Amino acid sequence: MSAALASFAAAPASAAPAPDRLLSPDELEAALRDIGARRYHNLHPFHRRLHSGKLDRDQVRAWALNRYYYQAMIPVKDASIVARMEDAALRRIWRQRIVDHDGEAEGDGGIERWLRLTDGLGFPRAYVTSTRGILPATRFAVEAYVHFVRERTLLEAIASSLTELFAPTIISERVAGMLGSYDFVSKDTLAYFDKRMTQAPRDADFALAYAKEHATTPALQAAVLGALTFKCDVLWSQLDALHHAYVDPGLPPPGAWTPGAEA
Ligand SMILES: O=C(O)c1cc(C(=O)O)c2c(n1)C(=O)C(=O)c1cc(C(=O)O)[nH]c1-2
Repeated sequence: MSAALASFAAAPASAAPAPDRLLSPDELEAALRDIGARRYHNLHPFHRRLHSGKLDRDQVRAWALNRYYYQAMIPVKDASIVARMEDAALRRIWRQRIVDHDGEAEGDGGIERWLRLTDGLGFPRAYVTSTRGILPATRFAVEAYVHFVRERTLLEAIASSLTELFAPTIISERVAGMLGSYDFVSKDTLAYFDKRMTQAPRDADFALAYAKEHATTPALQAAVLGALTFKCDVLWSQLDALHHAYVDPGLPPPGAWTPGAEA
């Protein structure tokens, strides 16, 4: 590897705060929660609009269409993580995430439930699953997440899922806000989120306990904090792209789905 490449490979995941001493496990947890409090995507203006009923139907459609790609790639990224686990007990726990999204059979699982939302919003399934209409930035951000878990340490890969610590709050805010504001969504089309209310805390509790147990040096703790910061950036940049394309100034890039155009 060239010197330039070697220094890239060793670069921190993100501009994360690096502890200058070993934090206790509880201090590490507090530092992780502090990152979430400042950087999680519940704070993004696009989400604030989505949850408070300030988007129109096409803007909500754009969100659901793009987010399908995140949903579809989550089991791909989890399969990469499982493939790197040498401990059967760990694999047994992590593989549940893949089952949750893929289901045990056709017509079951989180991806299918997401497609019920895009069905409800009037997109043909073949268009959604082709991912032809998503924003380039959605693709880049989601791919960056998949690459991250392949290339970084297992500890960082596990820690990058820790945004889920903050998911239950945003989900309850989202579902209540959307049901109260939009007549084009229903409890049925938002059913994806019902299961996430129990899955996300179960998954996040495990990942948090793993990170607290295995980040045993300041460098490992910095890596864990960097992984969460990176993941917040993955989520935030997807909303930046949606906002730019569909809210302000409203400039969908060439090839991306355009309101009013045939899907
Ligand atoms: O609705 C949301 O805001 C939200 C956020 C996140 C997250 O924080 O990464 C996930 C999900 N949903 C989700 O549904 C999901 O399956 C999921 C998996 C993961 C992950 O990193 O493994 N995050 C998330």
